[in-house]
Amino acid sequence: MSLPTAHAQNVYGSSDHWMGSKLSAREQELRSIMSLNGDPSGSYHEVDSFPEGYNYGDEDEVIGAVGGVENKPRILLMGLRRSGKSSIQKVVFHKLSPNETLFLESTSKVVKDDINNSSFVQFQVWDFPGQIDFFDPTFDSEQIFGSCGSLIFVIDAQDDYRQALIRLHQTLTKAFQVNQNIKFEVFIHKVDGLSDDRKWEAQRDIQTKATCDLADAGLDGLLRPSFYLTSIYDHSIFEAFSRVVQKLIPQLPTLENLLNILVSNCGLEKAFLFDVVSKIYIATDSSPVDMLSYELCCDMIDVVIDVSCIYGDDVEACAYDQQSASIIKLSNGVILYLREVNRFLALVCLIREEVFERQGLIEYNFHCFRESIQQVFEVRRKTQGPLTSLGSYSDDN
Ligand SMILES: Nc1nc2c(ncn2[C@@H]2O[C@H](COP(=O)(O)OP(=O)(O)OP(=O)(O)O)[C@@H](O)[C@H]2O)c(=O)[nH]1
Repeated sequence: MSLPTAHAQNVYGSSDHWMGSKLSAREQELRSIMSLNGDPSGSYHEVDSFPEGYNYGDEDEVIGAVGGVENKPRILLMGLRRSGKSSIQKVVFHKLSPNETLFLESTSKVVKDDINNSSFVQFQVWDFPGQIDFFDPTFDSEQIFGSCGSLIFVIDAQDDYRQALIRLHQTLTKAFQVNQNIKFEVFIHKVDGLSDDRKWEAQRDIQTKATCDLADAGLDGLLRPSFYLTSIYDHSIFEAFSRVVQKLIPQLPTLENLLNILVSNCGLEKAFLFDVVSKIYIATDSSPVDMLSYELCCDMIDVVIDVSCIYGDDVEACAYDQQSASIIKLSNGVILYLREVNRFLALVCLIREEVFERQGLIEYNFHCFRESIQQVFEVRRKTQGPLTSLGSYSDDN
């Protein structure tokens, strides 16, 4: 699946040529990172080879050194019994088929899942039993909410959700008392069984009631949960989890800026930076995400990995490596383009066919992009030391 190798020399000219004329200071800064170590000629090694001196190193090097298990940022999954918490976790992170969740047993104690199986973003997902009692003396809220990054509250939209709303309010207020930095997320879940009208109605209703309850408690403006319509039977759960995880990535604005630059320089329709294992996108450019594009890109990752597993030369080798790249032409004149960024990340873009004729330019800019990503994490690692939570770094480094 690797792309043909080509030489970039003398094709692209100066790095100044990629940019539009009016650049903000921030863009200039990012673009100077993106230029190839200040080489204005744009000449560099083979397009399809890695930058000199580049290696994957160990996992910690790539993401900026992660602390021990207990130091990993926590995402809590809470909600009433049978709302779908364990199913979400198993489908997103353990590739369980949605139909198999029918056989999941009810969770009786907190299940801590360490998500670090070669995933770019490392964190823990804590799946709570539905019948949890905040007033139970054994429930240590300081310990549970204290170093939590995100709290996802799951509401079964197919059920009567009045009880869930009461529990949502209790959970949000309790967690907020302990930790005001938590990102609060509400998944209005199992919407696959609802018509479009009923989906929007459920969202409006739940959002209004939850916001009113918070206003009554004097917390409006202080505590602003985000609401998502989700289902394990389509890509909505991956999309929602992507947005939850993105909020915990301190480098997100930089990644988004780099993607914006890439999109504008190459004339791409859309670009996603994917965590290949989970198919969570950790960043995208600033144009709106439409579900169809996201689904196509997810499917493309599956196709590349599957083809690589089935037809790869070396059975021992990893299905996703430096050579992983793919171009798929769709019948509507759009091209899906996948390139490996590092061993956890892939860039997946949608490009119009006529734009793809300038493939050399795209290759060149992609190389700049890949180098910039490495530099972003390198800088973070050097300046801020080991990561103790996705949003903060330990002071003693
Ligand atoms: N239709 C539909 N059913 C779902 C969805 N997600 C989960 N379910 C079903 O909901 C039921 C309960 O799912 P669980 O994941 O066990 O729920 P839970 O919240 O972990 O339950 P407890 O462990 O008892 O707290 C299962 O039968 C799942 O198949 C969804 O998106 N759509």
